Amino acid sequence: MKKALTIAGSDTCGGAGIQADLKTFSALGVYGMSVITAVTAQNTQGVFGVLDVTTEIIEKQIKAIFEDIEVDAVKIGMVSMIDTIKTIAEGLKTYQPKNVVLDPVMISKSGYDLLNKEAKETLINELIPLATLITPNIPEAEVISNIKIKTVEDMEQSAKIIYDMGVKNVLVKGGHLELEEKEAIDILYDGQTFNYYKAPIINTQNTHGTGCTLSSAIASYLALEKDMKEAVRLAKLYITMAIEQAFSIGKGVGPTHHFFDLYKKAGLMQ
Ligand SMILES: Nc1ncnc2c1ncn2[C@@H]1O[C@H](COP(=O)(O)OP(=O)(O)O)[C@@H](O)[C@H]1O
Ligand SMILES: Cc1ncc(COP(=O)(O)O)c(N)n1
Repeated sequence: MKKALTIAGSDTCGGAGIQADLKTFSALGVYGMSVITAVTAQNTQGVFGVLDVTTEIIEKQIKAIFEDIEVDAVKIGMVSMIDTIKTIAEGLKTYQPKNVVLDPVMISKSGYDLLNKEAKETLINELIPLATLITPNIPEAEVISNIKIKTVEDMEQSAKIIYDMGVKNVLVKGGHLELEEKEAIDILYDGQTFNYYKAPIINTQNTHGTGCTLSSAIASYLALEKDMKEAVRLAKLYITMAIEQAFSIGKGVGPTHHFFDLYKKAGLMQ
């Protein structure tokens, strides 16, 4: 069985973070493991507190996994602090996992800063060069590439700037872009060509954890030895179905749905 590791924050309400990642790994037939960087208190309405896990324990979690188990893909989500990022970067340099999908989580859908403002530079300088793929949404791509993004051409320009920071592939996610065509378009750049992944915009408020789910689906398919373009294509189908099936829990932004049988029927699983 292929094995994937998520290095991310815990989301109490189970829609995003570690919980979304493990649900995705399981739904796609990959064995999931976790290194927890921070514990958040959050629900569908907001984030009410964050406890950062000490770097000592993060380092020990990483060591515990890699010294014992072969890891086929790593997904990195919420990393919170400068020292957290440095510890993860050291771990990646030591153990050199094959596939590293970096979701540069910055601000939650509810508007909470999940990455300390002063840690942005460290994320850019220390983690981007170690990643196989980075998956920024539009606001994250704007911060990293330092340009405004209003059109698909701007997304392409941003992807090129981020690629030049040393990452092997860039996927700029268009969920936050208002296009006339009413399409959710994501753009993959591998340094040579652009690939476009399109899906109809689904009219729902339940998009808690969409970015977490997409990046861990890509990590799952890379673990299953798909190439990057195919992994992104399959993961895009997965997130689109997971949003279509998303449901309301609580009073705010509900989670996506990881529905095993549905993916099996659609041939998205091994
Ligand atoms: N309403 C929607 N309908 C269909 N796809 C969506 C919708 N919102 C987001 N997506 C897709 O979900 C994935 C996550 O994107 P996005 O919401 O931009 O990321 P994040 O959760 O990091 O903000 C992308 O593939 C995006 O195109
Ligand atoms: C622990 C954790 N990690 C990531 C997100 C981002 O998810 P979203 O952008 O859907 O709020 C989150 N809310 N919580």
